[in-house]
Amino acid sequence: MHALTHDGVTLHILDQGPRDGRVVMFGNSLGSDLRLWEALIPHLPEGLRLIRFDKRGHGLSDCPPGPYSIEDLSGDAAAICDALGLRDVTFIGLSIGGLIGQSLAARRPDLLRALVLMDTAAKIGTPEMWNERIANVRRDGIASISDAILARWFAPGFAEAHPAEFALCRNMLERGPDEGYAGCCAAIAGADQTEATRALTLPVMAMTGADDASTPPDLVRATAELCGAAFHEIANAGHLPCYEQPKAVAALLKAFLDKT
Ligand SMILES: O=C(O)CC1=CCC(=O)O1
Repeated sequence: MHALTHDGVTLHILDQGPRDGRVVMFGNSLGSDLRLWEALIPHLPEGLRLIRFDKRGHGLSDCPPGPYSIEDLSGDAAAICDALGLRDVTFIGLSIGGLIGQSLAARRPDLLRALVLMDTAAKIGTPEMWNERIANVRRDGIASISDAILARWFAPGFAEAHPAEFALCRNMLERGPDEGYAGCCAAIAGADQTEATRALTLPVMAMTGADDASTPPDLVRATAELCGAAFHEIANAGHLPCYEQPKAVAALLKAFLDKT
């Protein structure tokens, strides 16, 4: 386990694989931590250096008082790259992790070689929607809205077919600090990467679950078109295809890594 203190916030980092391997870094979604990628990792090509981290307010990382901005979060990711001496990074960002990736690519192009946008967009939802969610979480806690969140995370039938995996995801979501969740909701509310993403010149690939109700295929396709990225829809997956369809996601990633 590695830790880095940046901007007064201690971040939890997992650095796996050969030091001289191609660097692939993962950005997790709202309400999830670095364990989210566990199912995907065995399907990835060998020899990669895999960097995972818990964004502030999630997992084992510190939870400073919110609100956070997307620049705070991409600044944390950049600090990890600088501290570990990472360059030529392929960043794979899921949902808010994809907003972090877009912000990182725009602000620190020297760090990245390629970008994967997974179930994400240049702008997700509206400030009103996120402010309502923040108010609910601050008043009643994440567990008061977790049923609705989990319904968007998975394709219909997943919870019934995989009750144990579904229960673990509920635990991961509900056991995170309300403050960290609300802080990241504020970051999403304030993020509009449209112009920055239109200006990106690095190779980008986008994908989303066909049943994603949070960032539906049309929204993700529109973001892919901004930066000339190939777009893929993953069957039988909701908002977390890396968890629900890890083999299909790994196949797309392998083809992209081979090309870039
Ligand atoms: O909670 C959701 O609706 C899904 C989601 C939106 C942004 C993110 O990171 O997750």
